[in-house]
Amino acid sequence: MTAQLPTPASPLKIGTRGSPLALAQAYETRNRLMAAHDLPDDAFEIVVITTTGDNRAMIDADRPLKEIGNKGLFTKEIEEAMVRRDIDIAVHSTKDMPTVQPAGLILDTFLPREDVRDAFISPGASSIADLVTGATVGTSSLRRRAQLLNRRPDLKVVEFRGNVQTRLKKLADGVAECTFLALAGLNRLDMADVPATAIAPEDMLPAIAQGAISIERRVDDNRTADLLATIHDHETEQRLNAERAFLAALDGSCETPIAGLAEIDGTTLRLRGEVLRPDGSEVIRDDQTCAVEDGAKLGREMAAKLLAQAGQGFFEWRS
Ligand SMILES: NCc1[nH]cc(CCC(=O)O)c1CC(=O)O
Repeated sequence: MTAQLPTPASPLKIGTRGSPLALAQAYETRNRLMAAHDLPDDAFEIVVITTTGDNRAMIDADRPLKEIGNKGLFTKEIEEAMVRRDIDIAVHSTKDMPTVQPAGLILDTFLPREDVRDAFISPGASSIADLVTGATVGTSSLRRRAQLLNRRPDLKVVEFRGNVQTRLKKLADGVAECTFLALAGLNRLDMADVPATAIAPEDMLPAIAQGAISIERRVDDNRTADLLATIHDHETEQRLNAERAFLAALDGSCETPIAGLAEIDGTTLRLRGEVLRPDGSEVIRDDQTCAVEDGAKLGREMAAKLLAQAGQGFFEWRS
């Protein structure tokens, strides 16, 4: 490759939020770039950016996130810094990202996907089925809440916000009998010691893009595009194309419980998708296959089918 490589005198600036998981993902990206281009670590600079979302989330620590604001609040300052050229790339958990990026920015580099499954974490119980009637479950995820209540309407769901460490602390303090975390997060934080049980997608379909790190850059920054091409994972991109087309066509706001997972076997892509009422009283799902290159089309078609099946009223609570 002939592209100009970053140097200690002119480092590639990597923007990230400051949570332990965000930092681990930024360092993973840096390490992959170092290895791919045989560069020293000081050819990169990790730039921690505090977002409006982080600030508000800290002030209103007990308010549900959906009341604090939309997903854009956690990326706004990072994206503004990139437009100003204060940073060159931003590393994200794709599942927290809107399906459309601001003008001038593009999200088209995907690292090889981690484990997509949710994990069940409890000091006492060994599985969802093992929870006693009326047990208290801690989660801030509308999807997990709806999925759980669909299977176990007896459970009591309490708001459980904060980063992985905060949530584990709440569990230890007895605020709830169990909680759920993306296995990918635990793995990236090297927290294999946490007693977590993986939940099969059949039992809890993951969030769209769960376990997938993506990298955002300026559309016209060709030097960075060339650099990133070497760490991009095409199969992850194909899977996310299907999942994110499904999400986009559902017009998924962060208030809509939606789940979806695309998997590839040879030249075939399998897409599973579901939408739920937030109280878990109803779930509509589908499971289809197509040729790998038709994943986005299948995502849109599945969304249209589920929307038609849901009919008027299903999303009305969105107000
Ligand atoms: N919404 C928070 C968030 N965003 C990404 C992850 C985990 C890592 C991933 O899915 O890529 C998590 C934590 C969780 O859901 O447990």
